[in-house]
Amino acid sequence: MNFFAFYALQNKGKKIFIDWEKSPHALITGASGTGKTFASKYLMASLVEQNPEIELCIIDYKGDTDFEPFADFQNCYRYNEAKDGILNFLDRFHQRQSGVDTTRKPLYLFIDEFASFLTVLDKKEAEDFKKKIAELLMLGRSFNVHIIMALQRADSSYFVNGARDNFPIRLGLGRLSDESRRMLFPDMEKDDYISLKRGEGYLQTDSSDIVKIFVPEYNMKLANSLIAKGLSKKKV
Ligand SMILES: Nc1ncnc2c1ncn2[C@@H]1O[C@H](COP(=O)(O)OP(=O)(O)OP(=O)(O)O)[C@@H](O)[C@H]1O
Repeated sequence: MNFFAFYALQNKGKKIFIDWEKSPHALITGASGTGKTFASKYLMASLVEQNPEIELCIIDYKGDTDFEPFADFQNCYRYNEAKDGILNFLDRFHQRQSGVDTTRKPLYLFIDEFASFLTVLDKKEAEDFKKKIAELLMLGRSFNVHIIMALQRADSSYFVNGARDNFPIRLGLGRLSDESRRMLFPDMEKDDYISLKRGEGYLQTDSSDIVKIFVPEYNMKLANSLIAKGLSKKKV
């Protein structure tokens, strides 16, 4: 389960691999325009390229143009479909947990800007969805169920019961505010932080050292076709 993810900014662009069995979930943060969507699509496409078995599910509450090419796919949930998307994915997880589904092909749930999804829910419903995400974060690993989440700010209020700490993979892109740096990398000294450009970021997986990485420019058409393959079925 060791898959290539990004390139190191130093060490001549050395390839950085992620072991998704050890580190099952990823949090990608950065201010607007720092390249979260670009990095997330790169990550999803390269995962499918390296393991065609992977099944993706995309929750795009904002309905960004970046995910428009996938609007016809069953596993892509946009705007007001977002709730159903999370519920359906959770159901897939429960089927594995209860033994109804004994398969273990990798399932990846990508949620773009979970915060904006939460803002449209009333308080009770928002808490309920936070709990559902916490369940996936805490129990997904043994069932080969993963979450990749993109968020402008990794605020703990978007999560319940410290669930944010269940993202062993943390990527902070571009120029991070002091607050974001502390939220993502609590052990990093302020003096060790230098601000990076769009498409560049600090990556930490599990408790390993923090490395500076970059997301290369890539062929979006090819990436979209790989992501489409991961989404598997078109709507009928
Ligand atoms: N590594 C990169 N190489 C080249 N272009 C990039 C890279 N990262 C981002 N871009 C470009 O920068 C722009 C902003 O990127 P993106 O939409 O991914 O940012 P974002 O952080 O998701 O922004 P928002 O929070 O506003 O949605 C896009 O036009 C994207 O194509």
